[in-house]
Amino acid sequence: MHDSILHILNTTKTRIQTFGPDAYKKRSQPQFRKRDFIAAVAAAQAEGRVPVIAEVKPASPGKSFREVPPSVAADLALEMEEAGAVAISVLTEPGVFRGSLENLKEVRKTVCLPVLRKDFIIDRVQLEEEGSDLVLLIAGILGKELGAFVELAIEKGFEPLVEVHSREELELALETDTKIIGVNNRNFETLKIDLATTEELAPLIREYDLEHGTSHLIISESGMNSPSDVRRLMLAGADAVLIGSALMESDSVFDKTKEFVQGFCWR
Ligand SMILES: O=C(O)c1ccccc1NCC(=O)[C@H](O)[C@H](O)COP(=O)(O)O
Repeated sequence: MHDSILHILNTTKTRIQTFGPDAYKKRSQPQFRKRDFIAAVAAAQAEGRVPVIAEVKPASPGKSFREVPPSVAADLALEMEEAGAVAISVLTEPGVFRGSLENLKEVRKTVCLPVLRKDFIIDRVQLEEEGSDLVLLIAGILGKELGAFVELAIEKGFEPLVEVHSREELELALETDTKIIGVNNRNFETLKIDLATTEELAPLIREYDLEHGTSHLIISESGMNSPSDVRRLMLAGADAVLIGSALMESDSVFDKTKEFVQGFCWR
């Protein structure tokens, strides 16, 4: 795993040991009605919009996009919603990505769309934290514990989005009860992007579903810079895409989100 990810995992562990588990409010009852992401994707598809999960991402390893206090996170999310995004992803990792749970709460209060918590979940107590409809669970980090985290996430009222990057991780994901699989085009060893990752893994998910009578929603994540990138991934079998950097780097998040949402007719 790349040094920056190992650093994030270590700091996350230390933060949990320092502040948790007492600091985590028990989430025995979901505090709010979960917004239905799968229905939102279906609605966008029916209307001919490209289902784009737009990400509020202040920074990434070695790159800073912009200062994002909660009020700015809310404004950005509103622009994304008005431009036709299907959901908002909010980075909550406070170190390298400079995200926060405050940003997540403010975004969810402001928009009507489903909200994904994008973080490095390594400990069950993190699933006591409130504020999102979906939660990211990374197969490459959770390994054999993935299934248990998926179960717990569902029990706590979240829709899990299980992220994979390889055939091995996909096998782990398919053994769980997740309905949503994110194929990350970013390699966690090198941080390099290869859109062919989705082209390799999406057909395997479709084959699995056909064989087993199951159904998974496929999200292609990371590395998209233009509508033609998105088109390539939708043609490879993705149901939706997750885009961060290209939106955060643009002068107008509204215009850029709209460019992706209306980029082409893919049906
Ligand atoms: O964004 C990174 O550079 C990164 C590095 C290491 C681990 C995770 C990373 N990103 C998290 C994400 O999953 C992305 O923010 C998301 O998929 C959007 O990607 P992009 O459109 O390339 O910003």
